Amino acid sequence: MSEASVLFFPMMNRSFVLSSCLENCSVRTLTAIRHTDEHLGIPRSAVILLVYLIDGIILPVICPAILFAVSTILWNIYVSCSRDPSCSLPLPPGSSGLPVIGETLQFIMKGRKFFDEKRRKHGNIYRTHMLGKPTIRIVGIKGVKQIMAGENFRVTTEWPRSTRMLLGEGSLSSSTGLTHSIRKKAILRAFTHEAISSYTPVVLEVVRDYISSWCDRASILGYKEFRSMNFELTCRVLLGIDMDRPEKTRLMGHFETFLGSLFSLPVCVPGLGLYKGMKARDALLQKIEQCIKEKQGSGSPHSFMDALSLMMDIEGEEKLTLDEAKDVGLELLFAGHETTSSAACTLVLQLTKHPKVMLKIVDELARYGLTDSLDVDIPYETVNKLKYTRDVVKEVLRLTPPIGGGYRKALRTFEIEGYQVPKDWAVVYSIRDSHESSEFIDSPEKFDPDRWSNLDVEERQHFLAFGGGKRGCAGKEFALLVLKMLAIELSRSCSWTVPNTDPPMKCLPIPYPTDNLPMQFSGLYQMRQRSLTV
Ligand code: HEM
Repeated sequence: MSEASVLFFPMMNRSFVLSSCLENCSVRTLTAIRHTDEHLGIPRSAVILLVYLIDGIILPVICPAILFAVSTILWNIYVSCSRDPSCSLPLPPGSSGLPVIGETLQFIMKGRKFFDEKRRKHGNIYRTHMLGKPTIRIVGIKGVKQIMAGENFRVTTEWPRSTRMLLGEGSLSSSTGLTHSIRKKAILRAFTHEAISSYTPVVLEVVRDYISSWCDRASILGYKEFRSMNFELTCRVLLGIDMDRPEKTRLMGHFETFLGSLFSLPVCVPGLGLYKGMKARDALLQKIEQCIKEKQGSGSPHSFMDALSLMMDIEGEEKLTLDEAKDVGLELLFAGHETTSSAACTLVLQLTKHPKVMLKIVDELARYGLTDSLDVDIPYETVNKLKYTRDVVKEVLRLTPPIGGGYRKALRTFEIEGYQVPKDWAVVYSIRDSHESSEFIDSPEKFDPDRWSNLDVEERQHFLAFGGGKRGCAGKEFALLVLKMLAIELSRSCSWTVPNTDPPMKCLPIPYPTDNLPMQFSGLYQMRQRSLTV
């Protein structure tokens, strides 16, 4: 029987209850009981109960709760004090959460729901405290464009230390200011219309080889296969690495370790994530260097110039050193891998749920003579004419953007929609929430590729999946090519199903189905078998 029962069971053996209460009282409180009893004439049992309440509940439970509440209030005041006093604008609404950890735990536990709740409560611009930093989150095209346009003077990119170490000093993501601008120019030379046009036959070949192998196996895990396919595409097309199966398995193993340690503790000690990641990085860089040296010796062995060869050919201020080229190569492997694989999963899920959309793709392909034979050539010029296929891919990226937003640090205090963003605070612009809240997107939860043909040029600016401004995605056109080719080949050449079209999803760091998206293939088509009427 608990001591508190004394309140509810007055008839029980009081001396037993009182003595057990007394056991919990300190000498100081016992003395107080005796004194109160003697001087005030209050019944001893009432005094004991009162003392028990103080000793048993108020001191161990209520006091810490009050202390905790006070420290949380003080923490919120302390964080708010880091606002810029020289700026008269208020901070955005929001909270700094618990002392030191802020709202990080809620963010980790609730995932995207955390942001949905915040937006409902505070609107499009709000503050929080996450991952050790006071943070302002921005939703809506106007604010997001202001952040994108403010690169290098209002904001700058800031990756965690472990990520910077793993990506290397030579990577685009780690560089800022003038170095970033020069390096980006060099990288974009590998993604011109002409360059992508020359990659197209290899992309088509790899996509077809994979689909054919899926048909042979009948049942596959889609997400795993898309990752493997994208790894091969990046290695072959962008880095010019030819590899046999054992070599691919070895490199892919290093790559997975590398990816897994990108956000680890910044302590490089044997056994810890960062150490393993750095070892994997060394192995991948070694392969890239070997590849660069072979190409420098005898030129590109392929019918096309891979992205790395194009970048190595640059002279003048944009010329990359060997170390920079290796880092950039590794970055290309990293930047396109998870993002394109995530988008491929959404594409497959939406095509399965909307067979009419798939038939409309086939209809469009038929108009360009792309349904006549299995191995018909599909040049880049033709891919670019397929407007409906493009809108399907765009709608996939709008509905489930692989990158939810961009992370920046404020270089100076600036204003955003009537609020101040203080210097040194973290700034996060949201792609996903901005897509959802755009006034031009009716029923944002609906998958509707046709919506894009009804929007004018300005309204289409509300599509943010590839970011924008100086830090906009370098591999955008390549990613679009891969996704369109996948949509084309899956629609026109084979028959497949997804048993679970509403799989459980994880959203961090990118959206993916936790069941790895099981898919079942029942074979390649005899061409023209698929009905072309919608
Ligand atoms: C569907 C696929 C993809 C999506 C949705 C995507 C999205 C993005 C976004 C939103 C950013 C800007 C991030 C920020 O503002 O901080 C970005 C940057 C970048 N992306 Fe992509 N990306 C994709 C595929 C690729 C591919 C295939 C490559 C290259 C092979 C690539 C290379 C890069 C690079 C190098 C940057 C950094 C640009 C810079 O810092 O200037 N991406 N991407």
